[in-house]
Amino acid sequence: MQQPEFEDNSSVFPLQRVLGSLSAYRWTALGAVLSSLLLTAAYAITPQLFRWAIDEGITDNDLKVVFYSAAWMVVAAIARGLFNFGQSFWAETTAQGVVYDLRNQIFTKIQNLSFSYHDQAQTSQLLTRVTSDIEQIRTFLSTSLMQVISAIVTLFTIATILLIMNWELALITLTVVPMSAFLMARFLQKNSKLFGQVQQELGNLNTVLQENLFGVRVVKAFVRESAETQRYTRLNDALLKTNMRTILAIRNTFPFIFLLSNIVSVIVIGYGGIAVIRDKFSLGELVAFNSYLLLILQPVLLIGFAAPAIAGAAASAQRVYEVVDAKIEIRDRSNAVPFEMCGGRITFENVCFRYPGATTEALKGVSFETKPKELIAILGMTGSGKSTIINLIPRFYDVTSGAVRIDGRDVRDFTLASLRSHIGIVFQETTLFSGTIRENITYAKHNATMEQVIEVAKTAQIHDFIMSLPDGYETIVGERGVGLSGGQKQRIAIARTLLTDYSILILDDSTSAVDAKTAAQIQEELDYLMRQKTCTAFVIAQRISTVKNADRILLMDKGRLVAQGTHEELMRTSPLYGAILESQVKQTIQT
Ligand SMILES: Nc1ncnc2c1ncn2[C@@H]1O[C@H](COP(=O)(O)OP(=O)(O)OP(=O)(O)O)[C@@H](O)[C@H]1O
Repeated sequence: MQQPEFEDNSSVFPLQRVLGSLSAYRWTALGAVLSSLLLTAAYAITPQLFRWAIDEGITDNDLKVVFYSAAWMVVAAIARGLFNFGQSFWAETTAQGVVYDLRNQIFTKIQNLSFSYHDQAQTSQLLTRVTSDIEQIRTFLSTSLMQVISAIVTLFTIATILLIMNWELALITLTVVPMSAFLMARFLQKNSKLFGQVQQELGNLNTVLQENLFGVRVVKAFVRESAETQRYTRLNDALLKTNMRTILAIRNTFPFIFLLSNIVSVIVIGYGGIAVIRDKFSLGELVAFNSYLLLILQPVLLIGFAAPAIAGAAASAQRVYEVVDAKIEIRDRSNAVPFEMCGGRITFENVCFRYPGATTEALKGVSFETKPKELIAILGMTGSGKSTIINLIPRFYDVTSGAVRIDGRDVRDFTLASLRSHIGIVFQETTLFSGTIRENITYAKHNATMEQVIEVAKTAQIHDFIMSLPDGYETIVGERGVGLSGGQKQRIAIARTLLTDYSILILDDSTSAVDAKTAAQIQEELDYLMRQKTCTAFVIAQRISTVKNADRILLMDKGRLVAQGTHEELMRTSPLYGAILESQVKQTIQT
């Protein structure tokens, strides 16, 4: 039975999930909130010190009170500095912790997502999510969230003090709060989509950038520099426009809030001034009240400034959790067993397969069975389904119907890790990682000895070339193996696979970039190795020599297995085989 899929939480308010992840950092988060409370207290006490200095010091000509209040003001200022530091330090520590976990979580998820997800997801969109979106979440936690918390605490503290000091004036002052809050809520409601759009367009821009970085040679070869620049500029324009729309939305809202606060300030000075003249209010109280007025506007403004960042973070969190919650199509069944021994009987039982999102089937009712130690070549025109066949053995995709079995057992019954670690596969496209050649060869077997590395490099016909490099096996290759020819990269990839503990070997057109003579040498070595070590080997090859050597050839045509047999058998029975071979002979003569 298939394990239940991940619970789809994407509908849950994404920021709520971000807040939920704070529980792992509760102590640092508590430190930040406590610092924020103390900071508010240090702010709230300062106007009272002013009132004391004016009413009991200056008015009563008491220098001692003036001196003491000044001294306490210095203490309050130092305390504000300390608590401010504490608040930002703890908030940043918490935020860094949360995004550290999130980054790891999303990376692990990307590692575990099936091929079908990666077929459809754009690499640059994923990159934007791991970098820019996560950064938005960090800013939300370290800055915006703290701004909102300290704003709320300040608002309640100051409102209480104002109400105690003069409730009438306090009520006038406090009207600014709901009015500003209304403006802010309207702003957020209207513009939340806009912030998501900014991130989406940033991702689009990164797509073009990434394609151009990877494909720089193609761009230059086809003299498409200016066309690519135009494409990038068009997307850059779109991003600029959306960014300007966000800025405009912010600018449209904030002047109203500032206007409101100025009006209230004027009312306080007017109303309070009259009260002082009529002796209903002391001068110190008016000064303190006015200072509090500035303090009470601060929270509203803080929430205002935090609002766009919160809207942006909500959109970012949504995008990040979309990846975290993405369905893993291919995973272990609950009762999966480890794959231990390979007898060599691989069976395709009426296999049909359709790629996710595709309209036609890539494989249609394919059935065959291999014998132990058999070398199987798969041949067919381009797009006939050769790679698809071998993709189903390590479960890069699962069959749409039918079954793939190893020694009679459905591949879906095995744990993925054990199944894949027994299958050595060399892909059509070679990917090397940044690091030394030795590190690349030992990618899946770090503890391999240098003798083992040299042995596989010799089999892959790359040892002599490596030794001719000044740093030998310690030569550093670029992130995509730049600096090596296509054939050299392919041979390093073959060595990398040969070093693993495979028992089924799959070579997907993996000597296509190697010259015919070297390919024949590799093939000779591999034939020997396959018959010794592997239980079954599959080779997708265009070269006649490889095909001739195979024990059996599977001939594919438009997703169907149309013929199978040895070279001689197929020469006799299959016109398609003859035609493919003929075209290859022509190709070989031409090259
Ligand atoms: N990831 C994918 N998503 C959708 N369709 C795919 C995908 N990969 C391959 N296909 C389609 O499935 C069919 C078989 O593709 P496959 O890669 O197996 O052919 P192939 O015989 O290995 O071709 P080639 O010799 O060119 O490598 C093709 O029509 C192809 O367009």
